[in-house]
Amino acid sequence: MVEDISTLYTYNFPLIPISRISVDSPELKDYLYKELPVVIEGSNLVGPALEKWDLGYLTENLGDRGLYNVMQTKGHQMFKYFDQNKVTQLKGKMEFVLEASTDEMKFQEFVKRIQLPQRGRDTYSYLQQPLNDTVGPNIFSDFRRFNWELVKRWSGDMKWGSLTNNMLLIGEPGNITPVHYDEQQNLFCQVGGEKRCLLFHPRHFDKLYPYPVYHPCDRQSKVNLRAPDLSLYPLVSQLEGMECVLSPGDVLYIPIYWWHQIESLEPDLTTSITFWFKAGSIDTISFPLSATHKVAMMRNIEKMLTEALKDPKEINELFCNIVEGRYFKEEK
Ligand SMILES: O=C(O)CCC(=O)C(=O)O
Ligand SMILES: [Fe+2]
Repeated sequence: MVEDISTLYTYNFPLIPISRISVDSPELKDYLYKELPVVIEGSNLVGPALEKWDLGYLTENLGDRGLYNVMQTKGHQMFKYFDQNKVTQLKGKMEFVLEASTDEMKFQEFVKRIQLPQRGRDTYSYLQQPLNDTVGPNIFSDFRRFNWELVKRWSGDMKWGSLTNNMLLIGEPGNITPVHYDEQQNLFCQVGGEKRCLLFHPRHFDKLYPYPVYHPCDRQSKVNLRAPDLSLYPLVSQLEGMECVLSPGDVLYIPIYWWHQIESLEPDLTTSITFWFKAGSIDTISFPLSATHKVAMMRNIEKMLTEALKDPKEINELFCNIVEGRYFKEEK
């Protein structure tokens, strides 16, 4: 347990606590329905993993099977995601620096790397791999005993789309997944160690300066929340967020399009499992549009122009021509 919240990193913007409620609470539906984050206690959603999935058991059962995606960084522990397909598409058209790399390796190779003492090395690793059919009989049997009834009830009641995958995340203490949003609903289950999660409502889109949709770091913020460059990103100073610390057994609902930064706390390795669901179909749209709908709409406009123009330079120019000297935040 994090005994003393004051030992956590202090940010320059306010963070209010995310509510914690019991799995049996009648309020739970309201949070899910209104797409508001909440920590669900006592669900036992991934019970068998909580009981057994320590590093020894996972190595025994995964060690020599299949290949695992492992993100790596050098000299820092910020694991900013990038889309390899977009890197390939943009080759020759645009230069960018990627701060992390991804390697495929056997599980036991990953374990070897993280078992080297952190002091004395400057490379850090973060395993991020969708669970698939290479996992072997024991993990498969644990997986089948997850609380699928509960998952189906919640996702059915909320009319979410299909479950896309369950990602297994194993991180070193100190690792940070920098602030970004996903286009899916997420039931994020903490299995081992503790994670601090910062969340921001989708209306903070402009204050978090996401990369363009064509960029490999689409959906990620350009801002380092721990060292924001306020001359480039002045609106960061107006951010207001929410936070929680997850311990084993907690499930955080991360609503679709909500920004999140996830930090693996000292001193233990962290293990989490995600349940990602596609967005449900929309029966009725109410006006004015919600921040979530506006983000979806902005993405579609960007995608359309990206498909038509292809070249980042042309896309930038066209967007600037639409806006510059014409549209202002405040009416002029
Ligand atoms: O746990 C992490 O480090 C990142 C998880 C995340 O971003 C997600 O589940 O959407
Ligand atoms: Fe995420």
